[in-house]
Formats: sequence, C-alpha cells, structure tokens
Amino acid sequence: MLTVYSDDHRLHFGQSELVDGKLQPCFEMPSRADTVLARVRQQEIGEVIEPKDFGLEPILQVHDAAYVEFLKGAWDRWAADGHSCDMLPSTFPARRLRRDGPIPTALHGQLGHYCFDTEAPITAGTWQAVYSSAQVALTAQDHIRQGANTAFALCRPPGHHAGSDFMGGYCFFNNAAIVTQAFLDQGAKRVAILDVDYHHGNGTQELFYERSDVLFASIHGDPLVEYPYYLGHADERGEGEGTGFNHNYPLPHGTGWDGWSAALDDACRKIAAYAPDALVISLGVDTYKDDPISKFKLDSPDYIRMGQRIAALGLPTLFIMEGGYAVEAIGVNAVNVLQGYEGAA
Ligand SMILES: NCCCNCCCCCC(O)(O)C(F)(F)F
Ligand SMILES: [Zn+2]
Repeated sequence: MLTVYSDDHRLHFGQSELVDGKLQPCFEMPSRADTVLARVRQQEIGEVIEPKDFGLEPILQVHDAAYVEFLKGAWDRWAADGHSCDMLPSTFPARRLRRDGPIPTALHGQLGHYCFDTEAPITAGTWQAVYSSAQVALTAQDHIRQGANTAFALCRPPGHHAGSDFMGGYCFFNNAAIVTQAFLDQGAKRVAILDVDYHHGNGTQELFYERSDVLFASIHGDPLVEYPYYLGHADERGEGEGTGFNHNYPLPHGTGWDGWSAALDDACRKIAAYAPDALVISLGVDTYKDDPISKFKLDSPDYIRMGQRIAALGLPTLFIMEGGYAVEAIGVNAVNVLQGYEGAA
C-alpha cells in the first residue's frame, strides 16, 4: 500500500490548547505523524512518496473562497499587528447574533466568524502545513484514480471537523471531503465516507448533508457527552436530496470492540447497499483505550479486525489520517488497520 507523506506537517505545532482553563501545547503534535511514518517504514507496507501539487482548485471545490483567502493571509496580518504567539479566537457568533451578516473587517471578528472553537490555532507555518496536508490526500487519491485499489494519506493536520467555511478541532481543510469531491469530479457516481475517528466528523457531515452522491457514516463518542457536542446524533439522517445518506452511530463512554464493531458492521452493510465507486476512510485511532483525550476502549489487535472488515467491502479504499493522541501507540494502531486491510497482519 502506497503512503503519501509530507514533512511540511512539521510547520504546524500549536503551543496553545485551552485544556480546563489552562493553555498547553496541543495534543495534535508533529510526533504523531512521525510515529505513524516510522511504523509504515518498519512494517514495510509499501512505498512512501512526497505529494504532488494539485493547486488550490480541488480545495476550492469544497471550501468557501473567502475562508481560504482568510486562512492564507491570517498569520501575516496577525504578525503585522505585532503578535508572535498562536492566533486564537475569543468571540463567536452564537445564536441570534448575525452569523450570515456582514463579515467583520477586524481580524478578531473574522477569526471568530471562521472558527467554531478555540482548538485550531493558526501559527506561522499553518497555511503551508494545511495546504500540503490536502496535497498529500489528493496525491493518494490520484494513485487510486490511476488504478490502485488503495492508498494511505498520512495527513497532518487532520480535517474532518472543518466545514465549508470554518476551522476547529485541530482541523482547517477537510482532507476527506476534498478527495471525495475529487473522485466525483473525475466521474465517480457515488462515494462513501466511513469516519472511524473517536470524534464525530461534523465538518464532513455538513459538507455533504444535502447530497445523495456521498454517503457519510460516522462511529463516535455520543455528542451528548463528547466533543464536538453539537452535531453527531443518530437522528441526523441528511436533508432534502441527502435524506437517508447520513448515518451517525453515537456510542457511550467506555465502548469497547464489541459495541464498536456492531456499529461498524451496520455501517458496512449500509455502505455495501449503497454500492459506491470508492470508499474514503477518515482514519482516526483516538478510539484507543489509552488515548489521553478520548473514552473508548479499543485495543491494538482491534485495529487489525477493523481493517479486515473494511477490506471485506471489496471497494477501492482511500485511508485519510485523522486523530489519535496516544503517540506511543498511534503508529501500531494506524498501521494495524492498513495491514488488516491488506491481510498482512
Ligand atoms: N474536552 C473536550 C476537548 C476537545 N478537544 C478537541 C478535540 C479535537 C479532536 C480532533 C480529532 O481527533 O477529531 C481530529 F481527527 F480532527 F484530529
Ligand atoms: Zn478525534
């Protein structure tokens, strides 16, 4: 299995994550990608290549142009104002404020407009890192377009919380959505996205919610008790054209393989019935029992089973790296999915 990876991820390392009222370096740190890459190499799962540059066009098929423009110029404006620390929002358009009113000209006003939480710090290298992360995903997708059955996009920063015009939850560009749209723009009739990250892929859901050419299925911590809190319930089944093409599996804290895999089996049945031309996996491994910010109980062998179950669908499959914060185990767990998929485990 081909892996696509870029060292540019290192340009993004937030020092300001607000955890229980105190700022600390972000859990979403460079060593995450380094550990996965080391495991990919040690297990010799396949070639590792740098991304090609597909430009901004595929990103603009998913993300709002003004949002992209803001992201591209944000740090320079922040630095010009004399700042050198991470750029974080502090004011957001909550209910009954004008969310679709005039976008403020003030930098802080724009920042709050384009964020849904304080968990996507913009740093000096963030733009380059997120641009390259999207190119990593697009290069892996291109490998499948050219006939491969599968590929692994070792993306960092992740993407599934990013919507058309907002960042949040360590995410800026929605890599899974960008490659899904690329499949469709290249002629695919239907694409399924299976999000196995511990957190609901609110951005991915939002992007395709009213469409029937993308089926979205997500297995995640129940939003009643888990981030992102405000989307991801089972009653969210899509809207208009998209009704019936969105499937959420919210699960309680403490869920282990038995409960988790029952949801996986149901999601796979729905994906098989949908008969997509391609399958995109938002591969987060923060479902792991020792993950510092998550509360499921999967263990490393479970990720092999996860890969085997996904392989049984017999679809061209593109793995997109999302979350996972137990850095010592992230390599084994992520690559276990890939090896389980390939039957090598
Ligand atoms: N007390 C709740 C703190 C929540 N902090 C933010 C969690 C973000 C999770 C990001 C992720 O793992 O879903 C991604 F895949 F996008 F990286
Ligand atoms: Zn997550």
